[in-house]
Amino acid sequence: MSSTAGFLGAEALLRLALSPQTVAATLAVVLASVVIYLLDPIQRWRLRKIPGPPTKPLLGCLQQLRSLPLPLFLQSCAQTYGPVFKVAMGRKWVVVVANAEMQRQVGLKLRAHAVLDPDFMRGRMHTIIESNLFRASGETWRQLRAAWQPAFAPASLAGYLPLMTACAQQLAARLEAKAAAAAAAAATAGGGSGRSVSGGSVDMWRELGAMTLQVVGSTAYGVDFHAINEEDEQQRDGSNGSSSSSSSRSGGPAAVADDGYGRQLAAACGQVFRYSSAMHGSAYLRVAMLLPELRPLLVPLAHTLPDTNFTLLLQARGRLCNAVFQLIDSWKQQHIGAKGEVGDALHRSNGKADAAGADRDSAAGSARQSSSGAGVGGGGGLPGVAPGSFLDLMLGQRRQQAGSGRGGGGKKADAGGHQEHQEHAPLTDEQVAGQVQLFILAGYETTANALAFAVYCIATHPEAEAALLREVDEVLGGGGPGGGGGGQPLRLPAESDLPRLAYTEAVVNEALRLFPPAHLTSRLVPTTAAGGEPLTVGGYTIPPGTPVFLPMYIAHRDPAVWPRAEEFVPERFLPSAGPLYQSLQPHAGPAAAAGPQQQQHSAHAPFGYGSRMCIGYKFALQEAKVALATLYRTLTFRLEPGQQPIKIEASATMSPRGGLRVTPVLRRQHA
Ligand code: HEM
Repeated sequence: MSSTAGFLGAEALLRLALSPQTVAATLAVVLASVVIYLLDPIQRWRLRKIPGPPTKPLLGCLQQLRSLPLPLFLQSCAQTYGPVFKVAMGRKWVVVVANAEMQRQVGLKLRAHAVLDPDFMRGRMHTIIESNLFRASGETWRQLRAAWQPAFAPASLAGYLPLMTACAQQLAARLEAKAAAAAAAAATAGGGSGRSVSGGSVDMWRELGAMTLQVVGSTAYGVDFHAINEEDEQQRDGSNGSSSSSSSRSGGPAAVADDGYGRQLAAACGQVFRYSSAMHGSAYLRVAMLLPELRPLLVPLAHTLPDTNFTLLLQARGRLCNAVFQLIDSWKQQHIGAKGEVGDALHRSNGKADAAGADRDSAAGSARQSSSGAGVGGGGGLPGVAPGSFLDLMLGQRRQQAGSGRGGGGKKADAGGHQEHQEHAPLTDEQVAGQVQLFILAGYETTANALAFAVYCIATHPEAEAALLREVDEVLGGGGPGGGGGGQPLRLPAESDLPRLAYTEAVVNEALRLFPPAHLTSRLVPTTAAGGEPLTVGGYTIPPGTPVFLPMYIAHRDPAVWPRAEEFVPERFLPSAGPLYQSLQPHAGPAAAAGPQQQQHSAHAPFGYGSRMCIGYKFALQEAKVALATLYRTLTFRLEPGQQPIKIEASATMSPRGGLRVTPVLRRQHA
């Protein structure tokens, strides 16, 4: 009886559900939802008072970005809509603050980055990515920032110098060989009688990228990446870099290297960079950019039915992940012993993240097993972690914290230069792995782009080139044909030379002004749940939860701040030019109240602002200076036809579009 009644009830319900009225109502609701979804009226309403360019449903401003790189698009918007405007990146609304002083204020006030590109990994790899310094906020950020500090202490920076110099010298030697071979070929053909000899053309951006990857990769992991020669072999025979290198070893932290191992890591890094980008990456990444709400569906789908590019990304990430855990294990065995007291404390500190990463990716999960039993030097070919490398410093600091049975005793992160003492919990293995990978991610392309733009600026400004060569010759000697240095033998830059390379540093700073590789940084107005309140800037109110872009590219070219804003004038950064040169740290007071030089100084922000300022800026400046001085000791670079004016492209970083083709010209042979 009751089942008959139930059946009749279900039938009536079904009839009602299929009635034309219900179907029409459902369709109307679905249609309204789609329209609401596409037009995003709530966010539009919240930002209604802020001006901005026209947008398309779903695409936002992405169509305009097909014809104009992001920095130039934002610059043109600033000219039309003023210093504060809104743009839609797909379905994500962002407020852009384009004025230098306003940028500085927002950069100092807000302390979390707006992360617009959620990662696609799962399990342990996801834990690793999400635990990096750039993505962190609040107390976790303070803990991580404190853990990074020792890597940029003066002693650590001095320790990296031999590796930086060796890598730059390796690149210089490679380019010299190319120039010499081309000159010999030209002489054979009867045309090589000039004073300086030029070589075949090279993509200097790629060459510098190989060098910076070798520097940051080797420093981060503590094994030699051999990226410079990796690049060579890839170009020569299209291999994945499995053949051995004939080059000299780099010095410094990476001296205990294993050739094949580092080579594979360099290749994996290259693949991660390539396949994480919207342009070369998986189709799933592109769909997620347009429809971020679908991400919870797309992530499992991508892992279940990966396309080729996603498979390659997973494999490369897995290799890097395996490597870092192998190296951590290797380090523990070297310094602690598998069952030592401190070792136990470290394992305990890892418990939390292990639980968080219970659903592990198999590639990463197998890392422990494959590395178990790898002793110092790794048993089956696994190299040990080089002393003084980033990984070594992080693990050493963690060991001290765990050994003292407390949360460590780092100074509070450099938020506003405070020096208060703060205790932090030791990092987990996953957190250490996250920082090591970020070190490469943050330091490789940025510095390569900075150097490529510097080479372009030097090649297009003969007076600046002459001043640079004069300084390099004076400081590094070399009295051969065409060289200065009072007849001193040519040598590589040492630590004591760095303060004397003032013009070289000014060249780097001016190139960073005109072409900041990090063309913008971001902040998130904290949500109300996180205790946030609306941000007021330039007379506009920006609601909690809104991402804010701070495009340094625009501030760096503001004619109201910079005399001859579009010109390359390194002299403005010389010590004799006043306080501009003193430090890259932002100063405390409002810049507008200071003189024009102070205003310029605060407007020069290639490394960002305040407590979230780039933690690696001293590393980057040292590397760039050493690289330029070492390369220009023996070489100059002529632009190939069609390279001027330079075209830029921008995603996470800004780079020369299509690379930078130059011809290396030998100034002289090595002494
Ligand atoms: C020319 C080279 C570089 C440029 C132009 C650059 C630029 C930047 C910028 C603009 C930021 C964001 C700052 C902010 O939001 O206020 C940043 C953050 C960061 N950079 Fe760099 N960077 C460079 C090299 C490096 C290097 C070599 C490393 C490490 C070895 C590094 C590590 C980081 C890290 C970890 C962060 C996040 C800091 C935090 O959120 O607390 N960067 N960088």
